[in-house]
Amino acid sequence: MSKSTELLPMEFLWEFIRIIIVALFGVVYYEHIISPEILLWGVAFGLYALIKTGIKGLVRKRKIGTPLFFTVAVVLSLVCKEYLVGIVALLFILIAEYISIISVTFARSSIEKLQDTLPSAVVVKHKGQKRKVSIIDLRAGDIVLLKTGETVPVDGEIVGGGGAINEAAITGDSACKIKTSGAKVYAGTFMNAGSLDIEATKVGSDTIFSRVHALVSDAESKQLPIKNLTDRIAVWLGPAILICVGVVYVMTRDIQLVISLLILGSPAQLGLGIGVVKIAAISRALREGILFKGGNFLEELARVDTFVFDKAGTLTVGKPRVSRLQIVDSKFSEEQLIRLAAAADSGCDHPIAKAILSYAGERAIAYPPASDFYVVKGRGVAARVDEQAVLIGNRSFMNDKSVSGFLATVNSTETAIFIAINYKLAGIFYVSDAIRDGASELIKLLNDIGIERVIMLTGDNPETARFVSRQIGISEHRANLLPGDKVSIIHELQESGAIVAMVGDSLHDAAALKNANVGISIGAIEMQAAMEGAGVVLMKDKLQGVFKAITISKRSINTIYQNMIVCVALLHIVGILLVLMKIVGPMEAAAVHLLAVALVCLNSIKLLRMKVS
Ligand SMILES: Nc1ncnc2c1ncn2[C@@H]1O[C@H](COP(=O)(O)OP(=O)(O)OP(=O)(O)O)[C@@H](O)[C@H]1O
Ligand SMILES: [Zn+2]
Repeated sequence: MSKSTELLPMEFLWEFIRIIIVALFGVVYYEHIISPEILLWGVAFGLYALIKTGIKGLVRKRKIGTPLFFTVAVVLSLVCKEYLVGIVALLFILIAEYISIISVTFARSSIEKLQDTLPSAVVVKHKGQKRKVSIIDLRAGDIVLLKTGETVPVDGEIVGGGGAINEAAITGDSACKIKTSGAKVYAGTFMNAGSLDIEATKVGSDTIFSRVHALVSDAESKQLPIKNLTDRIAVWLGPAILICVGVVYVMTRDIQLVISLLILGSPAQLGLGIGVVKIAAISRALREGILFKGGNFLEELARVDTFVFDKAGTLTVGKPRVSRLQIVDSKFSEEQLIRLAAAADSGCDHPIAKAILSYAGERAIAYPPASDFYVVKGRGVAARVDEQAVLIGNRSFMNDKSVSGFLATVNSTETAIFIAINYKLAGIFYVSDAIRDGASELIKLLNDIGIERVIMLTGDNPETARFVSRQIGISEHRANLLPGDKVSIIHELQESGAIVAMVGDSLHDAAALKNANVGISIGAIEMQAAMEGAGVVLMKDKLQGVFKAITISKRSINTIYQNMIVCVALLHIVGILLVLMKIVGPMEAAAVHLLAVALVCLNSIKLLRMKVS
């Protein structure tokens, strides 16, 4: 695992040839066709690769890695004229290195398969004329023409035609979506049938597809904390083991023993397989439309014991609707209130503002422009409309503004949005938002796997919060929160020792997502802002992704532990004991090493095919 960097196809072939040549040298030496002096050339040729990576590790990471242990072992065998031992051990070691490189490359190739699908040239309509354009020359605003069987090259909007689109490349969901004029399409998705005219809105590196690609490359380069730990252990243990081996030599003068110990004793093998696990897991997750932005999140998510959910847009669909309007001040008609409310909320893109605007739209109520407009986050909006002061928002907002004419209690499972005209309460809009599919199933699953606490956080009022959390089966909730409060709650939980995952929509929960141990954002394909603050991004707009992400992370960490057990148990404990009992010599030690590497790699690669639902 010392060479974690990817090999080019040529280098691959070259390393393979190296193994064959070393093997041939071994065979002809065994058959007494060549002399030991000539065999040395073969050994040098094979050792070159090991020494190179060994020295690189020593210089760059200041660690005495496995390659150096092996190099010393092989050189010692030669010095003691154990030529056959030297070449066979070298051969096994090279094969083991090769297997581990192949595993990394194999795991990564399935990521690339998902990503390298963009066409190089596309047909563009320009002033009524069609011409073929290289994808590099595409600009926003270009009209791209697409036929059945082609991959969408840009993010854009359909302006003509229609078709069945497979978005698996981004969301992992291979069910076809029928899309027609006005719908959004994304680079990397595939058109199964139809023909489309797409107006490009984002091209090149700005598309979601390219940004996912960039984030994945970045994620691959971030090590798991557990790997940092094993590396740190290796730095100290390496020299210590070398000294022990030296002592064994001084005491026993048994060079065979020393060589075997060197082959099995390298502490760097503790980290064997972690790199493959990381890449296989990232790749497997990507196929489900789950983006781990680094190995650290993969590891951290497996340890999470407390889940915090945002309500609006996360546990609920995030598309609230006004269900009714209650008039409080009979001076106003329904139409007047809707008109004033829509005017005041017209400058706001909060989902509740949008709900009030579409309520007005459905009734074909036109509204005048507003002035002196301002938003109080998590509370409401204020504006002047037709020379009147209009306030729309929750109860705290009305209290802050000393609004009079308040009803004693407003008990409803729906969210009450108050409208005050000239600081006097005039009416109440009742707004409700459907609960997302799979919300209560998810909470049940979290309970089943022993997540200790699940908490719902919301800026909404306590009545609605209680109603929604009960419906979903969440026992704990906090209401009336401002965006900053969500961050403080996460900090409090962390201070009490919890490892917190926050699931949110990241539009207004960005700070909370960043501050949690793992921020999970949902629905990135619709809302690109969702890709920023979180550590785990669910491209698919579905809550099931949360559980899938946990499953992948737990499985990966278990695999890492299994790998460690194989390494420690097989190599360090059983192997070294057998060596000390003189049952196992250097050649067998190298074979045991090869076996361990093969087991670990197979075990890790298995993650590519794990079932997650
Ligand atoms: N533009 C607005 N128009 C009317 N009411 C608003 C507006 N903005 C906020 N509010 C009120 O403030 C409350 C809290 O808003 P906030 O944006 O913090 O939470 P939310 O996104 O609705 O819910 P959650 O915190 O669960 O995501 C809303 O429930 C609503 O009552
Ligand atoms: Zn929210």
